[in-house]
Amino acid sequence: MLNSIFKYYLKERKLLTYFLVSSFFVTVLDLYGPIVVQNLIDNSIPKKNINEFFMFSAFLLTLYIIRLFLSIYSSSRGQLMGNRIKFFMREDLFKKILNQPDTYFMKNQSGDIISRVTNDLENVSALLYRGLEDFLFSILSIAGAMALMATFNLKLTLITMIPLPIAIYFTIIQNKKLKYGYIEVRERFSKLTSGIHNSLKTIFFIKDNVLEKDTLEKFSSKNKELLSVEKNNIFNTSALMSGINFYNQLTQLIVIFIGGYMHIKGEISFGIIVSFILLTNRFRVYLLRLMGLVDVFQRGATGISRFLEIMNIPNIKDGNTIIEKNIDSIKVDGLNFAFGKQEVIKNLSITIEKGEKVAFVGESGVGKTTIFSLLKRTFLPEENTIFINDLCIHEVDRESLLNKIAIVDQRDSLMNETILENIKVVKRDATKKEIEEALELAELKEFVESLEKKENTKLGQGGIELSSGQKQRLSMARLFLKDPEIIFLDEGTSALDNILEKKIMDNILQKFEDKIIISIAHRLNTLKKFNKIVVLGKDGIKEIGDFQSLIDKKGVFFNMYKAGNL
Ligand SMILES: Nc1ncnc2c1ncn2[C@@H]1O[C@H](COP(=O)(O)OP(=O)(O)OP(=O)(O)O)[C@@H](O)[C@H]1O
Repeated sequence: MLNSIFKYYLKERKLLTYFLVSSFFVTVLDLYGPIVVQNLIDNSIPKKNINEFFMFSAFLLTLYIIRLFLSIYSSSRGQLMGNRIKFFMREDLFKKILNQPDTYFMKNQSGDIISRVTNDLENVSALLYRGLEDFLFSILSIAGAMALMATFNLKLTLITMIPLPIAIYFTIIQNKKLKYGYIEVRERFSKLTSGIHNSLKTIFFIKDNVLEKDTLEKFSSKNKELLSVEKNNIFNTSALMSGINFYNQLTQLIVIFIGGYMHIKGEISFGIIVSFILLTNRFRVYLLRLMGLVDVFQRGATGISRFLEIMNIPNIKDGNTIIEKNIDSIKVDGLNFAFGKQEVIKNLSITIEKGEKVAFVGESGVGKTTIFSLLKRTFLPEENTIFINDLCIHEVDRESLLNKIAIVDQRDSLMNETILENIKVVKRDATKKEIEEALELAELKEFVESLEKKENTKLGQGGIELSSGQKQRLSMARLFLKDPEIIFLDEGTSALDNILEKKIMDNILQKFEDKIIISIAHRLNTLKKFNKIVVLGKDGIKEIGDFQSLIDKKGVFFNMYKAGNL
């Protein structure tokens, strides 16, 4: 685990060095200050030497000013290092997430993925910068302060340290309690966040069904749970903070009482007492910082392990053969596929040649979309049963295959960008003419022309909302622009009226006359010009043939068609 993180520190070694060296000098100056104070009080003041007095004071002021600038420098280097590490981790993580298979996004909630890329990495960055600083320099400061005090007076140092073991023991015990408390707070917090995410995902359904009250109740119950675990932490946090302050006061009292006694007895100077007070005060500051580390460490370690959880997922098994030429055939030979124990596709065999138009029909849940997923390599069958240009799909390079496929389905695929950006996303170098042609074939040209900013009109937030039919036509425009080898239509025209649907289907059939078109459609009327219609049942293919032959057969397809036209 540390190795993977060390790599990021190594990348930022320059900033890390500046940060560590400058922080070291800040700590040294913090410790040096009390020595100067002791000299000032013990030498310059009693001697009534005004020159020396001013010189020491000016020196002290210079030290403080140097410390000020050094501390600004060290904290800005540290922060920059933390931010840069966060930046690179975020880049690596998002790249890895984008390369996950579809199944990853089916299994993981987007709220959780978002928090891994945002919150988690904030915490990691805090650990790698603040955590490192607090850990190293708190220990160095405390050890340095003790060593310095020992050189001033060993006896007073040892007496002053008497309450320290108790303070450390108390801090450890309280921190343990807080550690579990923080874990609980984080768990409740993430439940609350995913609850909000779920509500927003279904907000229109909630509003249409007047479920606001119900939704608020669910939210409130999670919110209350969070408050109740936060409440448990309040006592422990307050006890710890107050305990440390008490320790500090006790130590100062010991310094004043025992130090004062020793001063009266002539064992130590007055300046040593003041330096002891200044140095023990640093204990308080650094103990508090060490205490804060527990949370920083907890959050950061969780962030790191959640980061590595994704980074360590093995890369998708990709094929090695890039499909360069046109796609001449798709062959499915005895395909079986199951989701876990649920068998979905059973013994499916079909060959689709270049230029053929094939449709899969059948009752809901019979596996039509799953066939698409298998043909586009989202899922891989266990056996060698799918062949693209006679090449087993396991061996096919995924990117080269998907570059030759265009899909229009019912999933929301529009981005909050302009119409132009939304279309061009499939072909960055598309010319104006190509875009116009795509809009025209998708029967969208007139609509776009009617908009004030035409194709530069922004969609979504801050722009216009499209109707579901317009959204589907925009996806169609992408299809026409991409000019693929294989076209998948999964209910791709379902949001269009009959006239538009016919027009666009005709455009598709004409434009992609020599390409493979595979469609899933519930409106069977749209399949009249298809070469093969495959009627799927639970145990595989029930019927196969062109539209007319299946109607003439008066079998399953005929009954489906009749039912649809009643
Ligand atoms: N990612 C998945 N994980 C587990 N099961 C799945 C997954 N995707 C689909 N299924 C299951 O596989 C079966 C077939 O689903 P599929 O979406 O292929 O059906 P379909 O024929 O396209 O249905 P519809 O006409 O309703 O869209 C269903 O029982 C579904 O629950």
